[in-house]
Amino acid sequence: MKQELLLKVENLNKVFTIGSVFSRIRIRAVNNVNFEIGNSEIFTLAGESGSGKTTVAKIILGFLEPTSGRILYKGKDMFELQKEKSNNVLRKEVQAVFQNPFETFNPLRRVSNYLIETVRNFGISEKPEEVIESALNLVGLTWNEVKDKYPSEFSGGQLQRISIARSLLTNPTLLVADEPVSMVDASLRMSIVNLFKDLKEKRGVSVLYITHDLATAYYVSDKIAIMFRGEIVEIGPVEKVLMDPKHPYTMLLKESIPEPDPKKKWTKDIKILTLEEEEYQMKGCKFISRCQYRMEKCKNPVPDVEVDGRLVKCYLYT
Ligand SMILES: Nc1ncnc2c1ncn2[C@@H]1O[C@H](COP(=O)(O)OP(=O)(O)OP(=O)(O)O)[C@@H](O)[C@H]1O
Repeated sequence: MKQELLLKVENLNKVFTIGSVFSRIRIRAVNNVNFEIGNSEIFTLAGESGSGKTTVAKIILGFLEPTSGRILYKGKDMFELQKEKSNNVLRKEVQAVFQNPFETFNPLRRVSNYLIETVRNFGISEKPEEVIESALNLVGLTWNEVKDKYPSEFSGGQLQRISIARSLLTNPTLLVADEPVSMVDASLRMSIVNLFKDLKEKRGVSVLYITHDLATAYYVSDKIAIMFRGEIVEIGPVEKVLMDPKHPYTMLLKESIPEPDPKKKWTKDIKILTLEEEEYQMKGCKFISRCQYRMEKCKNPVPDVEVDGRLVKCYLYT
């Protein structure tokens, strides 16, 4: 059965200009990105730090404007919907789950205040405790366990569950979850991603799951896109892409799964930045300097090639 489309990202681009007046460089953090998310589907964006994943998420959530491109949500232009101040549809239906749940909640406010506030702000129910209880039950918690406590009284895993429960209060169709398990103990990561699976299966929720963690991505996703320096280098069903990777970067990523380090993101380490900048500036394949299969023609713009049920941006298959 053909799945109905929820989100369609078309030719998305975002260019950042960085550096001082005298040494300006342009980083195409999102470079002609295309993907689709169906209803009740978990779609993963994976790749090392600085590949543009968060920038894509920020654009979808309306926190950043794209340089060019279009996103259709249920067939309608998302940027037009975002501009309609009186239209609550996107604010209700597209919810974010962030990396660090401790940053989501003010340490001096009871967590329950956030939940009650969300119910009131969206006019969800006259009886907040009832809807909060059922949202908390979905993530394995109860109102009694949560109601009188401050953020510091929860573990990272529990707080991330509460943050997901909060996003469920508005009955969302799409959760945009940017590294939702990276601050959670490794032993509890599976319980968070299992939640996504449950929400997909029982409530038809779709998830854009952004991660470095290919193990949870494999377990939970239907489709996956591997990003490198702003581009999708391989995209397709998770089974095909991760079990039989075709792009040399996907192969490398599978062998050496990098751990995310939020502090590293804005590091001043010149070496990493130089390599990243150089790779971003490549006209052809951005992975060329690290690729064991590189050829002369890889210096030219690379086409997307269909190989065994997925798309690969690589001259090896032309
Ligand atoms: N506001 C900004 N101004 C300038 N450059 C930016 C900005 N945001 C991101 N970038 C640059 O864009 C590139 C992609 O960053 P992005 O955060 O989207 O990558 P990422 O794959 O999400 O990495 P991480 O896993 O560390 O979050 C990086 O080179 C980053 O330095």
